[in-house]
Amino acid sequence: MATDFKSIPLIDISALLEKWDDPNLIQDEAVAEVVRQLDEACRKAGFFYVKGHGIPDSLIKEVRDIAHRFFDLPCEEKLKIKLSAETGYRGYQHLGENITKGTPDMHEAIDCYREVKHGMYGALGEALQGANQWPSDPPNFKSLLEEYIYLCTDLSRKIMRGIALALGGSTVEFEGNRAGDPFWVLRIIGYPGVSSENGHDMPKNDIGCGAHTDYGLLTLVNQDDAITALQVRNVSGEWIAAPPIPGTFVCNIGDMLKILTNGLYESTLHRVINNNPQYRVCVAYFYEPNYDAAIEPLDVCVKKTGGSRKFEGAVYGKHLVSKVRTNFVI
Ligand SMILES: N=C(N)NCCCC[C@H](N)C(=O)O
Ligand SMILES: O=C(O)CCC(=O)C(=O)O
Ligand SMILES: [Fe+2]
Repeated sequence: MATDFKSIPLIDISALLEKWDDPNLIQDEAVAEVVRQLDEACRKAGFFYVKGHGIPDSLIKEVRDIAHRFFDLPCEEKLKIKLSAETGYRGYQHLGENITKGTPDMHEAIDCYREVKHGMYGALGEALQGANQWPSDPPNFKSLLEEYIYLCTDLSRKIMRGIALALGGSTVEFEGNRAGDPFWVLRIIGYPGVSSENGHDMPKNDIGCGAHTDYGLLTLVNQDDAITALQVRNVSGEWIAAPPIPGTFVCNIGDMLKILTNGLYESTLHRVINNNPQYRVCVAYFYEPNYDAAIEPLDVCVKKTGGSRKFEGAVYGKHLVSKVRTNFVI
């Protein structure tokens, strides 16, 4: 259950990463401490920062820099990779095109998903079928982002092992049919800053991204330094800032983990408001279940939460497609 947390905990996960594949993982004291902190953060906030994650700071920064360079390009250039239903909802969306609860978001973005080959998931896979659309400018965009996706996938798998232990499950609870072939999503997002024309500030509080929960298992947020814009809602309805902490990712749990844990962990509402003069970039990586995974509360979590199932099962791909279709009314 989310609480009235006032700040977001920071967890050093290096001990977990050192031993993640050790069969006696949980017997290691340092690992057990990481697992305890993950459990507390997921129960109380559904959000945490991670440090000691092993992804080089230089790469994390390069990814944001290249995103800035893309968003700086003229509109015609960016529209060469325009997202539509025909591209499997992959590609560039201009400002105001993504919709959250009926209101256009003040962001532009490139959306990428794990590739879906023709016929791969039958009718279930049709909406997202296709390959990603990468910009040809900047020229190394695709190779840099593919390297980044590879490292984020690897890191997320290891964090999910820690979360599996936190739930009292087996280390491979989120592998195999559940998330052994994760349907990852990458959103490269740009939020314009507040501009001042004629010395007067434009109206503030334009919503960069309206309040929402994420859809899958675990999100890794790589946000620009020195701009605070991401806000997380606590149980009392207060919006708690998640300021950038250099060298960390902001992590949060998604809707599928809420179902799997029978509500022990919640996918917490969050939103983005960029009230700063600078343009802000965020590269959000989403680690999700297998596209065709049937997600249901884990037995171990049902036992921990009073013995009855609180949620209907969901097929992840169906959940995703219903979200994507309402995000883009095109
Ligand atoms: N893949 C993820 N989680 N994307 C999050 C986007 C959130 C905003 C979207 N318009 C919505 O209403 O969900
Ligand atoms: O820009 C951010 O910090 C977070 C973006 C986000 O919540 C999302 O894309 O799901
Ligand atoms: Fe989000």
